Amino acid sequence: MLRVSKLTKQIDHRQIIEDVSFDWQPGEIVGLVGRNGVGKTTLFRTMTRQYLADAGQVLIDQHDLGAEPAAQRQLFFIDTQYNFLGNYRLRDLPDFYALVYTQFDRDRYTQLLTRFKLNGQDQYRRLSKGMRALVNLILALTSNATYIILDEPFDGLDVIVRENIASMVIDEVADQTKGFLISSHDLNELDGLSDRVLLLKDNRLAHDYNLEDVRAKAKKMQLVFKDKEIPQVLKTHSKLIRVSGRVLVVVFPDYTPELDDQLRALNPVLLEELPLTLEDLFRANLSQDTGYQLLK
Ligand SMILES: Nc1ncnc2c1ncn2[C@@H]1O[C@H](COP(=O)(O)OP(=O)(O)OP(=O)(O)O)[C@@H](O)[C@H]1O
Repeated sequence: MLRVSKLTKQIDHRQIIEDVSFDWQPGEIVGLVGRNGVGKTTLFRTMTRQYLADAGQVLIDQHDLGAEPAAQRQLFFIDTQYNFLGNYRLRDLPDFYALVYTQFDRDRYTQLLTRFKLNGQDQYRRLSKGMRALVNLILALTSNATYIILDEPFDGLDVIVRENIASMVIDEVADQTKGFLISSHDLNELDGLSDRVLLLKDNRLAHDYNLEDVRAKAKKMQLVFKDKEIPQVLKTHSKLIRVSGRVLVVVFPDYTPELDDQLRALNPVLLEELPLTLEDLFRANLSQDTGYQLLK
């Protein structure tokens, strides 16, 4: 198990991440979401010791990465903003990675390059964005690290490359020997991929969602009432996602049978359940207020 414990990082006297703690197991695909600039990349850089933490630890099977750098072999991250890969040819990259990841699988690396029609002679910096994303993932998989961090791996990719990456990730976790931590600000990309989503907000880990539990409890509803006044039960128990005329689309984080009775007792003109997406949960949790004042 990888444990992030009370990790804290300031940059230029500004708190970027504060007291972040979570556990991550092989076999899990954990999503990390949060608005632009909230500190997702900073969290990854601090976890991998590119930035030194001001407080807190990262432990892999109880080995502190700060005290035992060799444990870092089990954690993989390519910083997409700052890395040394640009000037090198793809065929040369394993030489560098094998220095750290002594378990690096060179044969599989070559096979995967061939499978995705990537030319070992090409320089990394000459690759398209989608090709780079594929190479990053191939390096991650062939490093044979147990814990793999992917920072916005789908950003700007076409649907085919995206599907290739998603299906490789899913295949890789099937035997429970590897885990992924994937950041994204586009929640549609994580839908169907992650079992669990961490939400970063105001420098902190605001939620650790088990999506199965969340989906079992939350409901998204489309409602229309005769009266223009919004019923109090909605204001108290739901977050407004969208309004179009009299049609309200809301998310109830905890939809109980009692709530259902209360809503039906109001005789809505329309009460219909809609499929709940990760994006709905994200919006419901990140909007500063419920937005009901929009209707006034
Ligand atoms: N090296 C640095 N020097 C100064 N400020 C930094 C540095 N690294 C990060 N920051 C600041 O920390 C904050 C968090 O940045 P970070 O890149 O971690 O966010 P993010 O959640 O990954 O954003 P995005 O989704 O836009 O990639 C930002 O305000 C950023 O300007």
